[in-house]
Amino acid sequence: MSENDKTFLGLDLSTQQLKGAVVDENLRIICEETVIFDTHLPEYRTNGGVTVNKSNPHEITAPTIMWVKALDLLMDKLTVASVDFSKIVAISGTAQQHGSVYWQNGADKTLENLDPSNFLHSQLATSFSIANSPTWMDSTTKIECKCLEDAVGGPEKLAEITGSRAYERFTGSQIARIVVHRPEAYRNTERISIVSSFLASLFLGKIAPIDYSDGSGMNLMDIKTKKWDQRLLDTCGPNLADKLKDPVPSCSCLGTVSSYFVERYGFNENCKVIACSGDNPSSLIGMGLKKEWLGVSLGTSDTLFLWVSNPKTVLNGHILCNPLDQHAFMAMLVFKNGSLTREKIRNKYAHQSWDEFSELLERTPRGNFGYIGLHFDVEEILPVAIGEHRFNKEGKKLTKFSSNEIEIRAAIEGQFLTRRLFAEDIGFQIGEGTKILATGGASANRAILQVLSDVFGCPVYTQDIVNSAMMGAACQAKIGFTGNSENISDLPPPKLICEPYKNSEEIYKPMVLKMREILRNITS
Ligand SMILES: O=C(CO)[C@@H](O)[C@H](O)CF
Repeated sequence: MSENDKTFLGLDLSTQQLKGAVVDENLRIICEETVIFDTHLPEYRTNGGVTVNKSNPHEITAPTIMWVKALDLLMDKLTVASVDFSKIVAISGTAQQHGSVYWQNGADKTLENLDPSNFLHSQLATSFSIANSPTWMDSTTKIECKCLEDAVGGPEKLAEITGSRAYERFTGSQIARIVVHRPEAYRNTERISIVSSFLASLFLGKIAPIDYSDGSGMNLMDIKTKKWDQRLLDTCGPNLADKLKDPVPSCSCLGTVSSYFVERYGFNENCKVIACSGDNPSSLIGMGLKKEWLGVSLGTSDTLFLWVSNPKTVLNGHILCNPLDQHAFMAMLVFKNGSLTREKIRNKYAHQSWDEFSELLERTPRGNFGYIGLHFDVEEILPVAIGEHRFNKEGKKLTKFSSNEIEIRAAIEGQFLTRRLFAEDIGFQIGEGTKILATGGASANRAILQVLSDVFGCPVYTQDIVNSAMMGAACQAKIGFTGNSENISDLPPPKLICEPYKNSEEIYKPMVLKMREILRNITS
């Protein structure tokens, strides 16, 4: 195969969709296809790719087999797009973090012996001991979180060991809840994957190990030794180490693609499967994030992250193993109410039109006459709060604002003011040299990026890639294939989109202080 023939396949199994992209040696996208769960797989009746339990809205899951069927559909779409699978030399992927998949006893054998004349979903229909995978949006595990923190001496100690205090969406507390509520299913569970290693398993033809970076999002792994902490495993459930197996370095080669994909789609039998990772670590890779940059992913969740070498213990936010450098880390802040909230605001106050939304947003003055809106449609992570909250300049609670444009700006400024507040609290240096590299669906909206730039007081750049997580997955494939993490210099350089208006700091610095007061009231 000549040099310019080699291609790589990157996949992104996110909350709302499964995306796949074939890229060339220079990471240029040759073909890209998407399966949107709500639209293309309506039989699962998800909303935003998830199912909210009506009797307990804190319980938010996704049908595991839906993700399998989405891969069947995606491979068919790539086939129809005439992708030459024989030229793909490595595959990797990225996925929503923290979600968990429970493989029924015998599933590994089933994966190894798949019939290439049949769909994956028809052969794996009975391979999951828990049919509906807990997702990162779930917040049902307050009790289990307390047990994890108590097991090691409190939230600070847990954060020092695993990079985070206990979080309800993290995999450890989710496993612990299943052990208590579904003991029989847990006993029948041969292996437990997180969503990224589940995705790798489908291509590998056996259950794949968890990588260090996404494994850092489980409240189970010591981020310095890269080993499971036995006290935490024992707190969650019996024989958990056997069900997880050992974690592996991010971007490591797990083996070659299964015969199922060779015979069904014509993959080269030497095509490598590279460890998959979480969407945020992959975004850090796909953005080519440099050390003085702040990455802001405006997706289903809004996530802020940056490369750190000597992290401090943080109680609000996370420290993950760095996906590119085993001696480095990445700091991360996650906010659940991201794009789904922005879409709700657009639908309610801009007649479901982004153009009207942007026009109304640009029509209102920065600072919005002091009005602030907070929309926690699902229980927020930072702060821990739920519901809609509106305030006037004096901090007085209101039930609604006087116009659609004020509603829109209040909601968007409210989102970015909370993000800046928590970023400053964990030591993100917001100042002269700070530059923001924005990604995710909402980074295509210039009006939203201008508010981000004004609130943070720094310039905002984007790359020509809207989906940095998926590009990161393609980079993982290339890095794993070549064994060289320097090998992604071809990524498109950041492009300056907007800079803050001159008096932004005068407007927003006091509003951050006011937001601090508001959050104290709401959370008290
Ligand atoms: O919970 C998160 C990270 O901690 C989210 O960014 C999910 O990964 C989104 F899928």
